[in-house]
Amino acid sequence: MTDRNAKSHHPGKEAAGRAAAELVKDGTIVGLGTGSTTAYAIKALGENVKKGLDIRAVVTSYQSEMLAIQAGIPLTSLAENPVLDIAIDGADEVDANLNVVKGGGGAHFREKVVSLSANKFIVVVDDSKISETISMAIPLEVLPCARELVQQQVAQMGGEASIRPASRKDGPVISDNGNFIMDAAFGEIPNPQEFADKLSNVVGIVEHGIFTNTDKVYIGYKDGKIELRE
Ligand SMILES: O=C(CO)[C@H](O)[C@H](O)COP(=O)(O)O
Repeated sequence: MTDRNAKSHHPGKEAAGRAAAELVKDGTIVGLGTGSTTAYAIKALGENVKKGLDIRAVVTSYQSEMLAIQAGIPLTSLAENPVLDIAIDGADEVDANLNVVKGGGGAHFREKVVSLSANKFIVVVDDSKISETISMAIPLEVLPCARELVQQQVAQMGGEASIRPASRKDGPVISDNGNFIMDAAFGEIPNPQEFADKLSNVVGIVEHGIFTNTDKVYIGYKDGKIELRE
C-alpha cells in the first residue's frame, strides 16, 4: 500500500503531473484534484502563473486549496464558474478502459463533482496504479448515521465494507465534508459502469470512488518517462 504521508520525490508522479499542467491554457478555469501526483501539477501550474499564465482554479479539498494558495494560483468556485475547461486529478487504480478508482485521500466526493463539471478530465498516476481490471476496495464517503446500513447493503452486493481508521488519531477518517470514509472490498469488478450505478443506489453513500469519465491518463515511470492513454 502507498504511504500517503511519504514526502519523497517521485520522478514518475512529477512527470505525469507536469505533462497534465501543460494542457492548461491561458484564460481557462481548471479543477485541481487531491493527492501527491496532482500536487506536482499544482506546483507546475503555479510556476506558469508566475510566468504570466492567466487561470483560475476550483479546488477539491483543503489539501489542494492550501497547495494552490501556496503556489499563487487564483481561486474561484463552482458557484461562480459551474463549467470548468479541464480538471486534473490523481487516481488509486486505472483499468484497461480508463475507468479509475479514487478516494485514497478521502476526497472523491468533491473530486467527482469537479471532474463532472469539467469539459476534460485528465488523470495523472505513476505506473503502480495500472491494472487490467478494477480490484481494489472501493472508497465510499458515508453519512456517519448510515454506516451500519451501508455495511448491510454492501454485504448484499457481495462485498465487505469497513470504516477507514485514521492513522494519526483515534477513530475513523473524516472527510472534508464531515462524513466517514469506508472501503468496500468486492474483488474484481469487470463492469465498473454497471457497478458504479449499483453503488449509487446504496442509501447512505454520499459518493463512491469509481469514476468512468476519464478523457486522458498520463502514466509516469520511475525513470521520468511518461505514457499517454486516451
Ligand atoms: O483520489 C485521491 C484523493 O481522494 C487521490 O487523487 C488518489 O488517492 C491518488 O493519490 P496519489 O497521487 O497521492 O497517489
